[in-house]
Amino acid sequence: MPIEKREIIQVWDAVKKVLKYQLKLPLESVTLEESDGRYLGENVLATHDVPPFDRSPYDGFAIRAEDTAGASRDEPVELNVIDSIGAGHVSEKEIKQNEAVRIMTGAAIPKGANAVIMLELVSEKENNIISISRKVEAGDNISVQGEDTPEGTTILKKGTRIHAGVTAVLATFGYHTVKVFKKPVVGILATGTELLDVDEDLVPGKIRNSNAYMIASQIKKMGGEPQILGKLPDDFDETYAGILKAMEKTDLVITTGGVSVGDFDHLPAIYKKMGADLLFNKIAMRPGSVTSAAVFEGKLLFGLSGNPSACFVGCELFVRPYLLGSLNAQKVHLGAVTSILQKDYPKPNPFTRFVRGRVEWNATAAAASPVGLDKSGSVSSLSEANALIVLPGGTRGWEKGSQVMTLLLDGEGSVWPWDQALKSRS
Ligand SMILES: Nc1nc2c(c(=O)[nH]1)N[C@H]1C(S)=C(S)[C@@H](COP(=O)(O)OP(=O)(O)OC[C@H]3O[C@@H](n4cnc5c(N)ncnc54)[C@H](O)[C@@H]3O)O[C@H]1N2
Ligand code: MOO
Repeated sequence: MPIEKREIIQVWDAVKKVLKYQLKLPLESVTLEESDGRYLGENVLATHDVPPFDRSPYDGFAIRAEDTAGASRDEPVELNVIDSIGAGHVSEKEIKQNEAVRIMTGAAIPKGANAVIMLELVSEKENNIISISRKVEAGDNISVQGEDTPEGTTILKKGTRIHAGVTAVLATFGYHTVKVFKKPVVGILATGTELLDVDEDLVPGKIRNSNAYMIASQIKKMGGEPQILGKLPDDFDETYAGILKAMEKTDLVITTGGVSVGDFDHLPAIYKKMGADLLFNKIAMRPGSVTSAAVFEGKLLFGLSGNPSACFVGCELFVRPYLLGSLNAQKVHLGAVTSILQKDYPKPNPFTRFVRGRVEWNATAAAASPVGLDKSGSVSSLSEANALIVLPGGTRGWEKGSQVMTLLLDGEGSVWPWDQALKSRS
């Protein structure tokens, strides 16, 4: 059969096509303990001031600053301690001239006081008398009500990913349950007659299905709920039926394998038979040039390469922004840092390459080194990589010492100006 010519598109153009679509995800309530890694479904308001009352940030004495106006080492002032309070208590006494209240960190400032002096700076005498030998200014050492967050502030935006710091804020304001977007359910189908389950013994010609587990892990990190739906042999009808069934019960289906031009690469013809709208099936990138996407009844269907590294990259570059965009996340792409390439990369580069690599930080710069076997069928490099080194296309290779963009697989980085970075050098 003659091979149909595919229209090749640039990476950023493919990303833009994906970004036009978003899942409409319902909201659900989860407890604070269950909310880690979820995405907020609505803005969160500060329900009160924080701190909710003026409080002491130190163990010390609450005083009237004006009583220390003339204090010096030679002429200390003496104050009468009328009460002692710890955090959680409120003094019923009001401080008058030349009086003080012993106060612990976190306790409410008593009436009449306008400053706190730390314990270490005070000498304590008998009969509840303290001596202060320095001038204290009004307002010293007082954490003022609302200085951290005033009531009514939008403290967290819809789409915020919940992590330890966000949890601290939610707990502070009494949100013991929180509204989050329901996790998008992502069906994963591995195609290929050569595939064995992970627990099966190797037999000649066969390999284990590693892609499904890899994708499931990637999806979890992107806020989705993966469902490994098994594997399909290279049979048109079985694959066609398998995909339709998977699309019915999930928000998004990802297949791996069968998207190239081989005799058993049925995916392109299956899209056609389904009547799905093809978004792309050839991208100017390596690995992952065969990465495909189509829309079927309003849902996206990603056809990732069977080659593990190509599959991994396709998932990070195109599935990630779709899922995270649907979750209203503020950052939908991998974060980027500029790094210095540590080795020559001599291969000619007709297409932009996303090379598995490691970024290490030294005192002044990030250093990027390719890792492992640089073939799209290789799997070992994936376990070592913490970044994808971006080598824009149209070159004969890249020299050690070149400044390159690297996409971080862990950690935030900055938002990469994708289009500029790619266009300027390709
Ligand atoms: N004549 C051409 N041949 C190929 C082209 C081309 O343009 N012309 N493109 C090559 C490129 S680039 C890639 S990438 C691959 C893509 O192939 P497919 O995505 O159709 O994937 P398969 O052929 O089904 O498998 C490729 C490779 O990956 C292994 N595989 C498949 N599924 C899994 C899995 N779940 N876990 C682990 N490994 C898997 C499979 O056994 C193959 O070795 O096509 C090139 N060929
Ligand atoms: O384009 Mo294929 O995905 O890597 O080698």
